[in-house]
Amino acid sequence: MLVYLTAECCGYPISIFFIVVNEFCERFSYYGMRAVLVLYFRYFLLWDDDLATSIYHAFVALCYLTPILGAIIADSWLGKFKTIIYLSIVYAIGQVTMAISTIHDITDANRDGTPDNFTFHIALSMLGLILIALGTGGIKPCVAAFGGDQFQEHQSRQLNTFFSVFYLCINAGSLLSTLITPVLRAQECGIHTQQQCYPLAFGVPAVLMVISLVVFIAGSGMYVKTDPEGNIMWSVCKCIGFAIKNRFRHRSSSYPKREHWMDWANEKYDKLLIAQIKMVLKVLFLYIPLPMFWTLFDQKVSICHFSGLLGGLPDQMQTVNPILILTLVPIMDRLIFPLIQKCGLNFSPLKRMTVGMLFAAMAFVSAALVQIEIDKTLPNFPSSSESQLKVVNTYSTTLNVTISPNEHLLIESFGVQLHTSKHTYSTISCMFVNGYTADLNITNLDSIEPSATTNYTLVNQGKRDFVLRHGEQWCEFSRKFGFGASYTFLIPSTVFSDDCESITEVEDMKPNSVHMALQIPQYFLITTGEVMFSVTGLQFSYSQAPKNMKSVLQAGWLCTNAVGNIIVLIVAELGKLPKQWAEYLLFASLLVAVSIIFSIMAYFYTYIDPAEIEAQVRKEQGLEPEEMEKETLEMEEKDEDQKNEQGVKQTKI
Ligand SMILES: NCCCC[C@H](N)C(=O)NCC(=O)O
Repeated sequence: MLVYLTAECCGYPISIFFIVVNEFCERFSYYGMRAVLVLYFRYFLLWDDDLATSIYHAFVALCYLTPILGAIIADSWLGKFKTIIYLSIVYAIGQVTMAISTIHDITDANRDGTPDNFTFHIALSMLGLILIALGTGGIKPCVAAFGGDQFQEHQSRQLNTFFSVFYLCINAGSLLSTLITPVLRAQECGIHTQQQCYPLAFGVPAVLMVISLVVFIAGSGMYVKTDPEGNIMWSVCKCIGFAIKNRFRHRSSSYPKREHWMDWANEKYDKLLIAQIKMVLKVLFLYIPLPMFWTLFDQKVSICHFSGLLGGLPDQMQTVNPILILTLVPIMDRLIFPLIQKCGLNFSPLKRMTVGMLFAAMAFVSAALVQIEIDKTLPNFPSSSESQLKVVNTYSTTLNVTISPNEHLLIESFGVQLHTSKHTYSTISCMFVNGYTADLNITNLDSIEPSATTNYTLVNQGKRDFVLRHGEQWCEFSRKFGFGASYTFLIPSTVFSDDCESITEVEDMKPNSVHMALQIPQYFLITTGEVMFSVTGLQFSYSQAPKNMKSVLQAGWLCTNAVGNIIVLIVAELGKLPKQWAEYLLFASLLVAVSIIFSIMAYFYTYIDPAEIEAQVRKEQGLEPEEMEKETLEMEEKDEDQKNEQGVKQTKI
């Protein structure tokens, strides 16, 4: 038996230290850049909201599709180590390009603070984003699998812990960068004019990517590196193609059935390759329902982003999620899972993933319940067959208004009857009605003519000051605004003589009375679901893959995320149910249905030890033990030469 003893610390290969630090820096770089990307599109390139979010989503989707490319390069051509290095260089160049594209001074010839040649900045930033997507997606399946490769057979417990620590590093990097880069952007910098400091906000992630690469190269002498076994992906495709063709050629019932359809490749292809393809296909088949989890997960983030369920702090989910991950992963690993095991329950990886999906579904049920509470505080909006009318009485006495022969409204002096405006729940809006006899100027608003109204205007939550002006006359007043509320201010003709005292405030829509704390269960549930689902999925994809296709299966796992993201985009296009809570419940039900299907599929899945199966196939192929030993000895010599070159301590037992 051959065992390699690589440099270890507390039972872990020292090389993984470089890999987790590399992952931390890389995720800092990625999420840091993402945190300011939409702001850059909106306020630097001056794109509208739709274009900015579409390009942002397209970029994210691309980042989850490129792992396939990275996995093919790694498993078929360069090996994981070289692929990570080369694609990290591409990635770092992309980040630097992106940072350069945000320097407004490059094209600001007239020095007015805005770029003069937007085409230049757009072209450079798009080039940067393509390189980043290629780099981040390309190395993603390789880094996790490469980390796994560092462990020996006897370190299976440490291997599982590695994936948890790996996930912790992802979230620590993401948390720090999501907090830091928006602050960097808010600084002012520039050569000719001082502007929002996008170059710093994108430059720091670029530096972190370079550090990530340097750290990875620093560990070079310590890694266990496995070389690719030829163009494995091409062989896999040819083998599958041949099996399908051969099965079709022998479709008549006179031919005896074979145990597995891939066995129809037996005539031409190596049994070992066929066995390996079967292992991969079995896992990929199991992944079919999984995008639904990511659809809900990514929807949750978008919902919090766009409907402002978080009370107007759209980026909160971006930090709450990693904070909870940093807390929940150790609790699960050290407490919950061992406790379940102590109770004699077999909480296998696929069971964990199913429970993870159910937690995500519960998060949506919780969101629906909160939404029902929120809806109770909203006014009744007219249905499609109704309309609403708003009448403002600026006359000095009560007026009787007849709308139709039988309907009468009594409107007090400076009162408002009925309300028609629907607005986003997290915002505060207000409108002014000018009952003064001349034009008025109000802070931050256009001037209003007599008897005219302003549009509803969004204002920030909290206490706000307004100044009303007409020529030399002015008065000042403040009001406190609550989230979700809407107000109309009626300005009487006496406004300047009584120092703004007579301004009447009408609350069109009540402020949000649903406590923020009610949203905590949603975060908790969805993140618990993520820990059970995602960390386990990462481990499972590694453990069930044959040695030469580890990156490919990691890429398959990442693809479930890509498909989930694409479904989010489709759902957004298809429109929404009239009631938000109904939509949440629909998604929750869909995920419960999918988790039931997944649990049935999981029930029929047999966990395998790919190395054992490969050894068995070799044996069946007639590779006698002596031959296998010879083959092993040859491998040992080759590896020993390689390790000696790298200066790694290696012992044969
Ligand atoms: N700013 C939100 C970051 C969420 C990170 C998420 N919890 C995660 O771990 N994603 C996996 C990854 O590889 O990025």
